[in-house]
Amino acid sequence: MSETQTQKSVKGNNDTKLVYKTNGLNLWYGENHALKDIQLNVVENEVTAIIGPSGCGKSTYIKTLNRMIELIPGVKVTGEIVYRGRNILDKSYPVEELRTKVGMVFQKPNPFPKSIYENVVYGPRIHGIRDKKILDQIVEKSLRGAAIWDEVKDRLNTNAYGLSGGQQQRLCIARCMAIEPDVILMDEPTSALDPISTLKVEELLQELKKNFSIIIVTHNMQQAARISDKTAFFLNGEVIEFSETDKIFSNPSDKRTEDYITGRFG
Ligand SMILES: Nc1ncnc2c1ncn2[C@@H]1O[C@H](COP(=O)(O)OP(=O)(O)OP(=O)(O)O)[C@@H](O)[C@H]1O
Repeated sequence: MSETQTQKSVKGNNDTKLVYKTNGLNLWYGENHALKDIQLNVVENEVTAIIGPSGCGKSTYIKTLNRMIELIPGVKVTGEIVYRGRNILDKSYPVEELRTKVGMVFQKPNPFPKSIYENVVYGPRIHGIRDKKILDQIVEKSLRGAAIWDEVKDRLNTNAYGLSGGQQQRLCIARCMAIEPDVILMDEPTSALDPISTLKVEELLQELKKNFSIIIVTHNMQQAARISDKTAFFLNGEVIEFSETDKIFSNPSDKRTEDYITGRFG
């Protein structure tokens, strides 16, 4: 391989490793300037944690990454969010395509009032998969991937509402995985769960990141420290510090980060 080709392929690899590149992102809810000049890169197969006190813009930021934010009236957004090389804020970017690549898991488990099986096949069916054998395979693979298969394999046709909160959340993760997304966004996915279920979801994230890139909003700093590769500390709509998680928690560069992680405010 020539030197130029080598350089090209190395550059190509670097580019493909970058999932999101947020450039100068600003967002207003009416007059409220909720996100201020955000710069943030998300690398594939990593867990990126977003931490910060209540109202600092964590959920708002994560909702820009799948353009859920545009469902809220009166929102104005400027800047760029480049996902796999394309600016998703460009109106010509098809939002339906984005949603097949970027799944989301919410704070409260939100299964559909249907059977466990139907919850998982919901997305694949929308994408036109009808073959029962293939759907069965997707169900098993997704439930195994979400570490809940053994608990539910004998009751796939029972209502998802009969599961515990922690099981429902893992089912929602399975439902998200069934569409084989590239990225999973999680907005405080364990805040409604007991400690054992939380631990299960945290362990699961370490498995999931082998195949997906994960961006997680959490109020729980110990959780961010345990599970993430990179951490962004948000305050009043700004990214104060974004770095390797170990660095943020052991040797932060900014006094405000240090004050927050040591519990002096928030
Ligand atoms: N739908 C909305 N309409 C108007 N303002 C909003 C809306 N959602 C959030 N905001 C405002 O935007 C700012 C950031 O809110 P956001 O929910 O992103 O913060 P957060 O860091 O996720 O907070 P929390 O940790 O409490 O969930 C806050 O000032 C909030 O009041």
